[in-house]
Amino acid sequence: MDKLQITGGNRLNGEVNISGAKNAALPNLCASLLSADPITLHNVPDLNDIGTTLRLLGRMGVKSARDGDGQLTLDASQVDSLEAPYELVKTMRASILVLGPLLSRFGEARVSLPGGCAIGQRPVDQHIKGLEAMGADIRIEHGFVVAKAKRLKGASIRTDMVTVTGTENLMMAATLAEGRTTLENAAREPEIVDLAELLNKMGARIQGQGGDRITIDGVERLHGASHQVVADRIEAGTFLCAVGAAGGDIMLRRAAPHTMGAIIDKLQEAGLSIECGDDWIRGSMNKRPQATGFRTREYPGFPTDMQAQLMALNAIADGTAVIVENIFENRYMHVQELVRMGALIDIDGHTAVVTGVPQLSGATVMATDLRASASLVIAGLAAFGQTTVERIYHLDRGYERMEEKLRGIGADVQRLRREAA
Ligand SMILES: CC(=O)N[C@H]1[C@@H](OP(=O)(O)OP(=O)(O)OC[C@H]2O[C@@H](n3ccc(=O)[nH]c3=O)[C@H](O)[C@@H]2O)O[C@H](CO)[C@@H](O)[C@@H]1O
Ligand SMILES: C=C(OP(=O)(O)O)C(=O)O
Repeated sequence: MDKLQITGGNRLNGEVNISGAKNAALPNLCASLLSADPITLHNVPDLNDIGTTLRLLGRMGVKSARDGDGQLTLDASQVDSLEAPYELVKTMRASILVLGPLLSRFGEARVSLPGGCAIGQRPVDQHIKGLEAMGADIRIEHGFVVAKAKRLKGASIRTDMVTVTGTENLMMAATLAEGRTTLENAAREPEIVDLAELLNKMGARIQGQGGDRITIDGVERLHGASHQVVADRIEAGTFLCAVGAAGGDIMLRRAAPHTMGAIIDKLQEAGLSIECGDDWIRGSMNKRPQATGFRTREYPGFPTDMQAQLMALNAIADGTAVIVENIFENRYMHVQELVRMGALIDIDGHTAVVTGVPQLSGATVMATDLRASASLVIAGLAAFGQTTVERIYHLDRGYERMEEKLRGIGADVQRLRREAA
């Protein structure tokens, strides 16, 4: 397994190009199943999760062609399998996003249940409840969701909690349903808006995306379209936390600051100086960060996907920060690793109390999930001495060439490949 070796202490200076958002690209890829015409996506990040999704779609008969510059064309005109097997679904929970499109276009789907993962249980009961409300017959058989429907029917659906992929699955399913679907308590994330924009370009009739009530009027068929994936707000936020922890002055290009209000507010509170244009963000830091407490919330609140990174910044801040994780029940796996680097963090249920120390010390630490990995990288950049982050396959799931981008702004980061590691 690859590792990252980081020698801390370098200030970060220079420019970084922000990639397309993983969490927008994944549903966008799955949306290609809804049409027999080609879909062209631009700004698709080159990530392991994208590779997994392309393999999954490929198994179903979807052809894909990449041009090497973030452009990807998908052709779902000859789908010949309606099954998502466990070996692919288990590595990536977003695979559940094939359920809605398959059922809606082909009237049938057999998708492996994703199972528990490091950050929490993550059930998909709301996806199932919504599809049942649209008339689907759904059974759980041998670890698979087995779904059938003649043609889905529009319904009024209120999910018990705000769910991002749940909203996406139901929104996609509703595009080809008969009649009107309303999704109440819908997720408002920018990635939902991005998906709705792609679907509308394909001929869907979706309104209200970005609010908590989305209306979808079903159509008979969807056609081909071309779409640019929105910039990754979590990648941009991660680089801003890195400069906050290591110090320096960086310019993020191809970013989407309008999707990052809560992240930018918190980083300013931590002492970063931040300037934004339409598609750029400049972040600089010349002092020790200030402790900054926060609670994770659904968009437009502070995202759970930034919790670990802002915790790493707090680990070396002046003062004590109280952090509350409200979305996932077990998203503090990075804490024990940060503590191995000298951080002072106490956890009580969903609350973490972080007492900043003047400096962390490099250590060998283990990544347990995607954003936990990013927090360890940030800690390593600010620490004294060498940090080795093991199991970075988690990082590779969701960050495009992270170590190259960090090296480009002056970090001392090397990937130790499996053979050499
Ligand atoms: C691919 C993708 O976009 N992943 C994001 C998506 O994950 P994902 O869509 O899986 O997360 P959800 O928004 O669905 O989860 C929110 C909460 O609802 C619970 N829940 C959800 C669905 C359901 O049927 N039943 C249920 O109980 C979950 O366990 C969790 O506690 O949103 C999360 C919350 O912003 C982010 O951390 C993930 O990065
Ligand atoms: C939790 C995340 O992703 P996923 O839902 O794909 O596990 C994430 O992007 O932080």
